[in-house]
Amino acid sequence: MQSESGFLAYVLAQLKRSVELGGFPEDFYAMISRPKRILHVYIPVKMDSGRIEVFEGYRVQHNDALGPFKGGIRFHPEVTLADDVALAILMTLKNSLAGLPYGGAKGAVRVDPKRLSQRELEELSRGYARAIAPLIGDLVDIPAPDVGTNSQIMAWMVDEYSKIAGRNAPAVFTSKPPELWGNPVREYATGFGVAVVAREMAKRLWDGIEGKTAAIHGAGNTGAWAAYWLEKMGVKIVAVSSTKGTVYNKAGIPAAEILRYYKREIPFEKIPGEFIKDPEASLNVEADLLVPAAIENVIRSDNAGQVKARLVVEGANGPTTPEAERVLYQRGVVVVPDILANAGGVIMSYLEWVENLQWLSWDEEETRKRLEAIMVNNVARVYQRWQKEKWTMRDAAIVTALERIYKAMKLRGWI
Ligand SMILES: NC(=O)C1=CN([C@@H]2O[C@H](COP(=O)(O)OP(=O)(O)OC[C@H]3O[C@@H](n4cnc5c(N)ncnc54)[C@H](OP(=O)(O)O)[C@@H]3O)[C@@H](O)[C@H]2O)C=CC1
Ligand SMILES: O=C(O)CCC(=O)C(=O)O
Repeated sequence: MQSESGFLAYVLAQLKRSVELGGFPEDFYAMISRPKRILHVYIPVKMDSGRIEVFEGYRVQHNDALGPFKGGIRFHPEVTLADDVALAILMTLKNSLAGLPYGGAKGAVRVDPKRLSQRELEELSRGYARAIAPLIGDLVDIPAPDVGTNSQIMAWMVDEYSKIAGRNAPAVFTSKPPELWGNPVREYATGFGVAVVAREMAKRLWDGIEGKTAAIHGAGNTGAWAAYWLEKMGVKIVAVSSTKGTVYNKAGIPAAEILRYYKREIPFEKIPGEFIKDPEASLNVEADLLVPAAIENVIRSDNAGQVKARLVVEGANGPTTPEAERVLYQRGVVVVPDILANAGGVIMSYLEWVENLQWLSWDEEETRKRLEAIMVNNVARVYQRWQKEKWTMRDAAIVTALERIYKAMKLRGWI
């Protein structure tokens, strides 16, 4: 494995701390800190120019004590193998915490998908699906989208895999379009889950969520849909960021405009409000709630002191560094960790997988209720543990997740 990125080092440091807090044996850390298997692939794509470009990718299968590996696929120009390992570890913890019958995995391709034409993107997606096909399957490893990928990419991948399998194999990828065995809830599930978690926390910490303000860092699938559902709950969105910068509007940014940007119907600068060139400006504006929903390591020791929000709900994976978390903890800012806050996506993926395995479909309303019930229950369990132990919420969530994994590994005789 290549040297630890900051992100992987942070995830491992937190894991070690949680293993110690939970009183688990050191052998458990030795096993849980490393993936079971890493598939390293190179995908040649014939570009529109006629040249062949070769893209590097991975599928990291971290732990399958609780069931098949599960986790998304990231297309990002700076992603490294070490990042992918960190993300796969977080998937194992997230799936365990949510009570899902899954282990954890994550895939990645180092590419800027915005640079590719639709045809090039399709060829890359199909090539990646072919490359990882020998090690995935509906009862083995079930990928889904993450940063830079979406339901269209899942449609290409499930089609490619089905060709190899010689049959329609819907349950091998989740977050597919509703017309191709998907469920309409998956498109907004992660953002919806973030909003439900914010609402449940606001009930416990304040007088509820209605009338509160929020800043959102990231205007993609997670951030845009979190804005939509928070607005429905009576929250005013005062700032939103993308790679282009930040839009600030004290009077409130309509979530519909953020969604229009996410769907590429308007440029970012056309979201109503004051445009600030700094993509990190949303992290430090006056707001009750901050939702980091872009990438990792954005709340760091150098800017944590300027966070004005009293509650941070991590839509992104790994947005807060351990040093920053310490600063926020000392300042009394509550951080709801990624593995709890953004689990709506994978919980909905699980529901879609259950539908696919049985060739049945639930309607949107019924599915959303199932998802919401699981999220509400998860918050209640972690909150209770956090109150009892006086740890950070991340400690409470990770120790709870590790307990289930440890028991499964012990029962299997792995440890
Ligand atoms: N999609 C899902 O179901 C799940 C996603 N997550 C996590 O949520 C986070 C976001 O994922 P997702 O919404 O799917 O990704 P998307 O690709 O849909 O959107 C990412 C957004 O973040 C913005 N962004 C990227 N880098 C920066 C930066 N340096 N500063 C400011 N904004 C930035 C992008 O800007 P621009 O618009 O300019 O490209 C875009 O708006 C990730 O951490 C992911 O792992 C977690 C659980 C499930
Ligand atoms: O839906 C899934 O299976 C994966 C979601 C994901 O990648 C994540 O939660 O980070």
